[in-house]
Amino acid sequence: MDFAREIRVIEDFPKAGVSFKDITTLLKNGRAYHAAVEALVQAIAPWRPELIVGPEARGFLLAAPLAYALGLGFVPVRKAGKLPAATVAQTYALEYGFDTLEVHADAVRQGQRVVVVDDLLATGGTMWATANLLRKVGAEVAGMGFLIELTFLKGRDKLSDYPVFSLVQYD
Ligand SMILES: O=P(O)(O)OC[C@H]1O[C@H](OP(=O)(O)OP(=O)(O)O)[C@H](O)[C@@H]1O
Ligand SMILES: Nc1ncnc2[nH]cnc12
Repeated sequence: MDFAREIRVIEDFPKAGVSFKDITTLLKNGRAYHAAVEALVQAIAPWRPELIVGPEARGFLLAAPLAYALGLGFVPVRKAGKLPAATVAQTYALEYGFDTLEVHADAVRQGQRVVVVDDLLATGGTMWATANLLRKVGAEVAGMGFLIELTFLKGRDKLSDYPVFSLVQYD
C-alpha cells in the first residue's frame, strides 16, 4: 500500500514554515490503518520485543494496536503530571524551550526488551527522551518504529544507539 497517499499534508500548521503530516486521514481508513500496523509488526517482530512503549498522544494510536497484534503489553510514556504512581522523568529540548516526559518507575522488568513506537520522527527529541527514561527504569531498548520520518531533520542521528525503522519518509 502507498501509505504516503493516505497521509494529508497541511502547510504552515501549526505555524509558518511547518509542513504538518496529518495522520487522521490514514487512521479513519480502516484498510490503511490495519495495513500500517501490520507493516510495523513485520518490521518490529525480528527485534523480539517483550513489551511495546508509546509516547503520548499520537504514539498511542500506533503503539497500542501494535502491542495488541503482537500479544504484548503496552506501556504509556506521558507528559509530566499525568501518571498517578511513582514516576521517572526526562526533560528534553523542543524547538523553543523544554518539555518533560514520564514513565511509571515500575513499568518494566530489569533487562526487559522494549520497542518504542511513535507516529512520527522529526528532531528525535521525543524518542531520545523516551529511550533515556526506559534505560533509567532498567529496560533494554531493542528498537524504535515510526509511521513517518522527516529525514531532513536528521532525528536518526540522535538515536544512533538503536535500530530505527520508518514506513514513510519525507525529505
Ligand atoms: O522528533 P520530535 O521532534 O520529538 O517530534 C516528534 C513528536 O512530535 C509529535 O508529538 P507532539 O509532541 O506534538 O505531541 P502529540 O502526540 O501529543 O500531538 C509526534 O507525535 C512525535 O511524538
Ligand atoms: N511536521 C510534523 N507533522 C506532524 N507532526 C509533527 N511533529 C513534529 N513535526 C511534525
